[in-house]
Amino acid sequence: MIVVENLVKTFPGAGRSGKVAALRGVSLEIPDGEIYGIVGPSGSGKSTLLRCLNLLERPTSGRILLGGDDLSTLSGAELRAARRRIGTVFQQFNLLHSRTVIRNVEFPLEVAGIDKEQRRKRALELLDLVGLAGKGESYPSQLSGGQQQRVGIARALAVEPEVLLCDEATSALDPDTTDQVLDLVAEVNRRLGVTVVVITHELGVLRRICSSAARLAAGQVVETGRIVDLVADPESALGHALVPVGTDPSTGSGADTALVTAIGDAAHGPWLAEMIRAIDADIAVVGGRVEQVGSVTVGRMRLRFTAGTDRALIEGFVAERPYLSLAWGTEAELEGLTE
Ligand SMILES: Nc1ncnc2c1ncn2[C@@H]1O[C@H](COP(=O)(O)OP(=O)(O)OP(=O)(O)O)[C@@H](O)[C@H]1O
Repeated sequence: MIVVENLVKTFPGAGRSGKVAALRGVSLEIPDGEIYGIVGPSGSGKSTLLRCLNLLERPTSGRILLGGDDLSTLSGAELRAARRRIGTVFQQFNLLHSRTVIRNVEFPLEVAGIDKEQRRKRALELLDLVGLAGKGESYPSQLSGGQQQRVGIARALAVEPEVLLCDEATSALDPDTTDQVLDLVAEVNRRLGVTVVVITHELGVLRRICSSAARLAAGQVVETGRIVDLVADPESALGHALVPVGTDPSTGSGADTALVTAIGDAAHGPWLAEMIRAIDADIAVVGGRVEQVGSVTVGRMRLRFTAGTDRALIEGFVAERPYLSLAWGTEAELEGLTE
């Protein structure tokens, strides 16, 4: 389990106080084996949090516990040993171009003082795991972006870390390659049991592999939870962004429009027909979408009701069905996230 407790990081800067507060009391709990997404607009503190998590930056105050050990106060040899418990995958791959692929994967093992034979054995296993068996003697420049990122993942896993941090790891890749690399990350998580923390601005990354997420804004966590719960929560801005249906194009006011979300197999069911019969009113569908979020299907519709429709009747209908949730009005736009 990774526990982040009230993490604060301030930098010297041009603010009124002469300081920039990049993290202002961030607390998170990331259970072992999760794939945990961290999102937020530019400047919200994602990179600073990541650099605190991979021990490149020392927090101003607060703690980072990994398996109960406080990593935020270490220095010297202890700090170097702790860094091996966390592997990082970078947006721009950060491979050493003068080294072959296999020698890139071996690099952290060299630094850790592992002997040559063992290094080679481990690197070959890892190249096999990431689907690059036979590419060991190539140079990074001879590989595609997706293959280079596979090398980055193999290198990050070389010292058998407990945590894999992915820093916008698929932002430089095209959509198909992104999906393949994400599937690899999910497979690594399943097969090795490594906890994965993903910093991203891509909604597709959250939908495809993350089990939980936290949203940062201005250096603070503004919402957090399991992805399916966020999607089912009518109050969750991140949940809305994950399954967006747009605003009501006809009125704009949202006065009599509601957002209804159906989770699971029921998303394919006839709940709308049942609703129409139950409330005996006219309904216009002004937006709709069905998304796969992890292994769960989520259907969402924006419905406009005839003015004066009994809201209590509609809310009662929804309350009787645990797979449905409802929110009145329009949704807020969430900045900093893209498809
Ligand atoms: N080394 C630094 N010195 C001074 N200020 C910094 C430093 N690093 C980050 N900041 C400031 O801290 C705040 C958070 O920055 P950070 O890079 O963590 O955000 P981010 O969410 O990762 O943004 P982006 O998505 O654009 O990378 C910003 O106001 C930034 O200018």
